Amino acid sequence: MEDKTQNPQEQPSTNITEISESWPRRAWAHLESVRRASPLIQCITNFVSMDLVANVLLAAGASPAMIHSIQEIPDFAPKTHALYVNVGTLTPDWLPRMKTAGRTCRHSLMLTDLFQGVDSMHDSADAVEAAKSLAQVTGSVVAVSGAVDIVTDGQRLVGARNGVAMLQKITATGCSVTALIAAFVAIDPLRPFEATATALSVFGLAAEIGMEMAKGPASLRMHLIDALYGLDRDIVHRRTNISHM
Ligand SMILES: Nc1ncnc2c1ncn2[C@@H]1O[C@H](COP(=O)(O)OP(=O)(O)O)[C@@H](O)[C@H]1O
Ligand SMILES: Cc1ncsc1CCOP(=O)(O)O
Ligand SMILES: [Mg+2]
Repeated sequence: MEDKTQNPQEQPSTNITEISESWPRRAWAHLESVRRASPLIQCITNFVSMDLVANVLLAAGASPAMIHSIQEIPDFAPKTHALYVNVGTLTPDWLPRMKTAGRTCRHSLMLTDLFQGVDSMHDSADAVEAAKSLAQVTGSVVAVSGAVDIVTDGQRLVGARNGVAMLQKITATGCSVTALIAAFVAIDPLRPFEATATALSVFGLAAEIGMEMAKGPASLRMHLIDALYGLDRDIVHRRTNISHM
């Protein structure tokens, strides 16, 4: 995730004047800000994930826009607070749309782009060194999801340990948590590393709570959305699990 934000005045009003150093407090501040500011997130995402991505963003308090028409993008992209690009069902005709959206954002609001791929069979820990190198070479924040989600800016490295294994049995959870990262970065654009870690943790925490009521993947999908919508400060403060690695 490359942070291209230059002008914080262009971001939605968030009222994050000071965020405590504690990860749980930071996670709650981010979620509360998303609910308050309702950032507009443009999603150019794969066909499989459109529904869940939009519903996860709505449940978190953000405003999703699944805009991918080449005719609409030049007018629409400058109005958004973050652009989320997902290459899960990429075909050549989608590339100009993604590039136009990225270019439009870069020249207007200096937004944040997020890119995400499809299911991996590897442990996220295997990717630590590659993630660090990628972050250093690109000057970006890189996240790798898994049982422990790792986040690095090339120097710092944290693990977000919330979540349940059943998430792997619901398609588009990786896509959805990445869109949630876009919403969190949109309301704290100067701290994409922190916003990425807290978004991963908040999503995982919603899954943990949803799992208490779920009977399998289909009901977890439903309860995850409900739990994300209903997360309160007490739960986020008590159960956010992010630590340095
Ligand atoms: N074994 C696991 N235990 C807990 N959470 C997990 C586990 N595997 C994946 N997750 C969570 O599921 C979500 C989707 O991640 P992942 O399945 O790695 O994405 P993708 O579907 O893109 O491969 C993330 O929030 C991640 O933390
Ligand atoms: C099944 C599938 N095939 C192409 S994109 C996609 C969705 C993958 O979503 P996620 O990586 O979030 O599980
Ligand atoms: Mg998946």
